[in-house]
Amino acid sequence: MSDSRSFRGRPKTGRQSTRQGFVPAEAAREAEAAKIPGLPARLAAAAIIADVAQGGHRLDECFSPQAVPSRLTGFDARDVALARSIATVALRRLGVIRHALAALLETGLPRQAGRLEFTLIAAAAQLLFLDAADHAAIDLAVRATKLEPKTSPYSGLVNGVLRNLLRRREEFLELAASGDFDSPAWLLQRWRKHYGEETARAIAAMHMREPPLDLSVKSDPEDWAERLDGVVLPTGSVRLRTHAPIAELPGYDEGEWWVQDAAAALPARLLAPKPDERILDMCAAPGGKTAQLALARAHVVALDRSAERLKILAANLARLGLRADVAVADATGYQAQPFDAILIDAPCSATGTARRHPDVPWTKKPGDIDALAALQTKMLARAALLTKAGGRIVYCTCSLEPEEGEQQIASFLRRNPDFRREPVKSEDGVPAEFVNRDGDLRTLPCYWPNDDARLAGIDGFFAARLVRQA
Ligand SMILES: C[S@@+](CC[C@H](N)C(=O)[O-])C[C@H]1O[C@@H](n2cnc3c(N)ncnc32)[C@H](O)[C@@H]1O
Repeated sequence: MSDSRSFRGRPKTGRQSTRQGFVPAEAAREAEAAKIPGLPARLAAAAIIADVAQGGHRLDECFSPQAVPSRLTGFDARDVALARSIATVALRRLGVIRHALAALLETGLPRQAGRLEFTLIAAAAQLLFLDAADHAAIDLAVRATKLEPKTSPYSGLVNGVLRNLLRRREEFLELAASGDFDSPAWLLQRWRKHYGEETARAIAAMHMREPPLDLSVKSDPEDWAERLDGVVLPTGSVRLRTHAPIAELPGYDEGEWWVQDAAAALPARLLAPKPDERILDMCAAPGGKTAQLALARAHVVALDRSAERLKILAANLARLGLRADVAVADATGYQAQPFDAILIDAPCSATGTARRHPDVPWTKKPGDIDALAALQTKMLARAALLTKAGGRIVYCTCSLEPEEGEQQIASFLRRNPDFRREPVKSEDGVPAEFVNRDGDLRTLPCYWPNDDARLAGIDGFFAARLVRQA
């Protein structure tokens, strides 16, 4: 482990003396932490949980090489993986972990205790849900607490709380199994209202599970399923039983497949792209759906507001040997000759992807849904202007919230009498259970139950197909 490892972003609390002279206290703490195996990964995990739960950052963003602040500078792959697994499970089970800690901290968390809460959360995640050795989880949490001037007075408290957690582990695991704590109440309430009590509970239960890895393959799904130890799903995606590093799997370097949840693969299929059609992919990056359209040999304009994300799209298409024209622009003001077809994979609350992104329930706020729905309305309005007579639009979101799906389309059809809905049919290759009463696609994470937990579930998606009068 190198001394350059960092757990930056902490308050600077002055300078302290070393034999070499004066160095910032933070650097001295980093050097101290780096000497203790396993400690930097735990410190990083706690800092990242705070970045997400307190700072509103996305979890993926925290693990990207461009993360600011970077919590992982100088880490080897093993420590990155450890930090990721602690942070991921801590966020997936944040509700029950906080409940357990509240039960153990009779008078609550001390005020002015800096990141103490997140050190406790990271340690509790290990003790309750990971295979880490109990003594290491507790000992390293205590050491982490001692490193920081703000938290060091509480090292005894941390030790005591975590030992009590261990004693009452079975009780807390039973609570965890009930699934009553791990979704924020406002989201659970919404899902109850829209899908009923039983389905809302089933959705919340799926969010506690690690999702399977789904691939879209260029050709021959049966062959790839066999080679990669997977199964071919009824919709043609390949679902893997393993969670090996993606870039090490056969076919990755050759660009034979890309990672895409089975539900995310359906909207482009509903658009039914044909060779040489001009198609606008309105919110294209990082390019999963663009790849599907390009594979069908359509002329695709891949539009996105984010130049950074379009670079990722370009790299993905290059690996797959596919091409599209890339445009950086705000879709709501985009101007071009009308297209044969438009795919709008609109920015949304992403509550349908909480299995893959356990940060989503804790970073989204009720007001976000209205703000995103307003943006989606503008995108639909712009797409209507950019669609040829007789052309089609597929609008989709990975949200469970009707404001971003069903209600959005109902109001679009009221405002645009020259468009009609083209219902999803069995010929589209979509299972009947995924089609709602209006003929739109609606998947929920609890669909596709499977006795083998590694093969169960699907992201929550909505998609509607709209056709403009000829
Ligand atoms: C759900 S993601 C798209 C995922 C992508 N279609 C895929 O399958 O890989 C939404 C995208 O919309 C982009 N976006 C957000 N607001 C936008 C706007 N006003 N104009 C264009 N793109 C926008 C985001 O940068 C993001 O890449």
